Amino acid sequence: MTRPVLISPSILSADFARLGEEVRAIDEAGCDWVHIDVMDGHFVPNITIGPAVVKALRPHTKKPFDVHLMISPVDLYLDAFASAGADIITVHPEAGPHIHRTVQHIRSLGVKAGVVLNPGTPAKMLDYLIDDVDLILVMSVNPGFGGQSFIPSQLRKIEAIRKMIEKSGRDIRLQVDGGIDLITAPQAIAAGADVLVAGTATFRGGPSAYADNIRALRGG
Ligand SMILES: O=C(CO)[C@@H](O)[C@H](O)COP(=O)(O)O
Repeated sequence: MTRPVLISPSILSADFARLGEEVRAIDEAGCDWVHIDVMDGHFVPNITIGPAVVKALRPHTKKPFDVHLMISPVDLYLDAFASAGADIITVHPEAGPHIHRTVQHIRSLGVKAGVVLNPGTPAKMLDYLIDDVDLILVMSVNPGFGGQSFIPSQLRKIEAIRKMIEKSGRDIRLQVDGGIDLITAPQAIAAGADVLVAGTATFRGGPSAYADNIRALRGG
C-alpha cells in the first residue's frame, strides 16, 4: 500500500522558551503530526518534558500529537499522557515487563499504539505484536538526543518491517526517527517508511524556513 509520506517534526529541536509558538509555526508550515520526545534521564541520558507540557501545548494545534515515551517504567504514565492530549503513544519493549499488555492498555485509552525498535533491536521482536499496533517506529539513532547521524543499517530493518506490514494486511504506519535530512529522507522512504520524524532538518533556519524545510523533506 503506497500512501503519502507524513512529516512529524520533533519539537526536541524547537525553541523550548517559545514552545507554544513553535508548535503553531510548524502547524502553519504544513506538518502532519507533532512528534513529542519524552525522556526521563534514566531510560535515556536526557530529560525533556512531561504530561503537563503536553497538556499546555494541546490548545496550540489540532494536528495529532505523536508522543514517543523514552521512560521506564512506562506503564505508570500512559493514562497521564492520554489525558494530556496524546493521539499516538509509542513505547519501547525494554521500558516495561509486558509490552503486549502495555500496547493493549494504550489502545484501551482510545489512543493509537506504537512500538519502537532501537538500532540494536531486531525486527523479529514484532512477530507477536504486529497484530496489535497502529505504528512501528524504527530509531535510526540511539535515542536520547537530536542532531545525531543516521545509522545506515536501519534501512534494511525498515525494508524487512515493510514486508511484515504488507503480509499482515493491517493499516500500520512505519515511522523512522533520527538523522533524517534531505539525503536520508529519500533513502528511508525508498526502504518503506511512510512517516518521517525530523528535528534538526525541520527547525533549522527559524520559523520563516519551516514550510520550505517540511516541503523539502516530503520530496519537494
Ligand atoms: O527521539 C529522538 C532522539 O531520541 C529524535 O526524535 C530526535 O529528536 C530527532 O532529531 P534529529 O535527528 O532529527 O535532529
